[in-house]
Amino acid sequence: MSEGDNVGATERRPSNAAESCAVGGTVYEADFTPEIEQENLITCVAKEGKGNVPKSDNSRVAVGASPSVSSITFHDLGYEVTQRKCFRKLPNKIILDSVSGEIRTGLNAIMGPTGSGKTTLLDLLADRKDKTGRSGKVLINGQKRQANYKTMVGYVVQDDVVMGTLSVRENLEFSAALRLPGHMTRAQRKERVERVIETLGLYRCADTKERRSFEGCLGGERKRTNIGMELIIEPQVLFLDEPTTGLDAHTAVSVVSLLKSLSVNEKRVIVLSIHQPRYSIFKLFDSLTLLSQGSTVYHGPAHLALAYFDKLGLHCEEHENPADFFLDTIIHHEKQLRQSSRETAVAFTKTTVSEKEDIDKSAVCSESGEKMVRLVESYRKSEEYGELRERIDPVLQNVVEEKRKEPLGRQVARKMFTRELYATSFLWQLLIVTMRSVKNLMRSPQLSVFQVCIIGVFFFVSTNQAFGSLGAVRLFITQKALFIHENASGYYRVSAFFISKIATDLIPLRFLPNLLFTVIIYFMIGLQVKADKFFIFWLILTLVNVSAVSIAFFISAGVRNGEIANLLIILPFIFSLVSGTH
Ligand SMILES: Nc1ncnc2c1ncn2[C@@H]1O[C@H](COP(=O)(O)OP(=O)(O)OP(=O)(O)O)[C@@H](O)[C@H]1O
Repeated sequence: MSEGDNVGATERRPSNAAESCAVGGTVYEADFTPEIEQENLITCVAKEGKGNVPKSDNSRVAVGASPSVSSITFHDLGYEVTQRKCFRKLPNKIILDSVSGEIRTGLNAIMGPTGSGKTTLLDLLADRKDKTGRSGKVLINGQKRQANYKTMVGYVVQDDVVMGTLSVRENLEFSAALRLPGHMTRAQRKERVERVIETLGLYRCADTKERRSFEGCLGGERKRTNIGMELIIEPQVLFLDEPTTGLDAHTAVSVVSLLKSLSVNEKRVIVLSIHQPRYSIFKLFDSLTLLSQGSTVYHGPAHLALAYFDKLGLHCEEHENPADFFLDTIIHHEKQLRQSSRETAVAFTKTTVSEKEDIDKSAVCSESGEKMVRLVESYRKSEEYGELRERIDPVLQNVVEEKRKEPLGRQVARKMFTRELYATSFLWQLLIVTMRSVKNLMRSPQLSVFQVCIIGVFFFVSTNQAFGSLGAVRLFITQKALFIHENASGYYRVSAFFISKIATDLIPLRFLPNLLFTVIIYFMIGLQVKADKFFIFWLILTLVNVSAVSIAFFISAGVRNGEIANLLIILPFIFSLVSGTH
């Protein structure tokens, strides 16, 4: 079965008893059709809008329904970014280095110190990273990801990304309106929202009226709302980037317990990155991926991780939290590595060329004399890694062979006609997003009034700059006769006269008065008290002024009559005033 096959626009239908599950006291029905898994459908032609859902089996549209995902395998995933310093290209920075593994139904944790590549791995699995710099493969149920993959999986980012002025229910309704298939009725969408509120226990704050907004919710409720925004589509795979960050210990445990119950009761694949969980959270993990500087240090069942480290001679104290132990070990190891590479560099500089060849870098120990266990290398040589490769390599091999067998024309056609799917039509999206913006505007009237005032102030300030330079139009006219005489008599070059005029006009009459004007107006409006912002404001006003003065000079140089010059200068100013381009 390919990823996009059973994603389809199949009607929700009552499932059998084995597919039912209960979360938070609610009986849930699994939302997938097992028999479709058997089909070997290849194309998933993208169509937008509810009327466009194709009826033929080989072009089912996937959005909003949840295909059954039982495994995700990732093969030598890598990610690197280009670096530059003063236009000089530096070697690429490797953020993730050949990370492989398999993730199954359950709660799968990615752990590692800050900057170890947790978010990058999560993003690559969720197909959220730019194509450049990416390498390796991610397979879902042993098949390549389809174009609609991103719309089938849920991704909860680290920070709150819901509209603060809307209530929890309104936010969930927004997600339901846009992400559920267009053929679902309003009642069905409403039912889905209610079900998510019930599952996540969000009754208390669903319609927070005190502040009429999401901002009236507690930290845990906010996080659960963010999760709810994704659960609306009942995704079989849910990714979460550090879901416990910013929560107190108790709330963090309750959020992860909720995720655990979703994974157990609803058979979902849940993948989360987490920094340093307490033990009550750690023991909920089914699988664990430990990263250090973009490489795997351990990948496998969470309950076997301690035994693996034991084999390396790294023992966790009896009452120590395993999560703390792993993190401390990795950080200590990274420190040793840095020290070791410094010592190796020193050793290299002290030795002769022939001796350099004999230096085994890995044999260099840290100054303290501690024996260093190279965690990444040890893992790559381990039994655990060998067994993993034995399991996942044939999966990738199958895909490669299937691709080889597929006629080239079909491959090209699939690439050309497959594009990302949306659950709803463009017009529907426009309507829903506009309605949300209007609500947001109405609920924060102070902001709207303030915006209008600020725009008005900027308009009048720049108009003042333009019209204030009308006087410059007489600069050359009044002294034209004098200039013509002096120039004809060889007193000076035209350029010398022109530059001296400009300099004596610009500095005393433009820059300095403008600076004074900016000092008064900038702080009166109450703009940010920051030096860079202040000078940017001054620079913009000066540039507006200088542009207006340049037009005035141009007219002044070509026109003899002052009255006509005045008329001519007004025209471009009025035009820019009307079109808002000054
Ligand atoms: N586009 C990029 N350009 C340069 N460096 C990057 C880029 N993306 C990530 N990095 C760097 O790669 C490293 C890994 O980043 P990533 O966010 O995956 O780590 P993490 O383990 O999730 O960290 P944290 O726990 O702080 O969120 C970090 O040092 C980060 O600064």
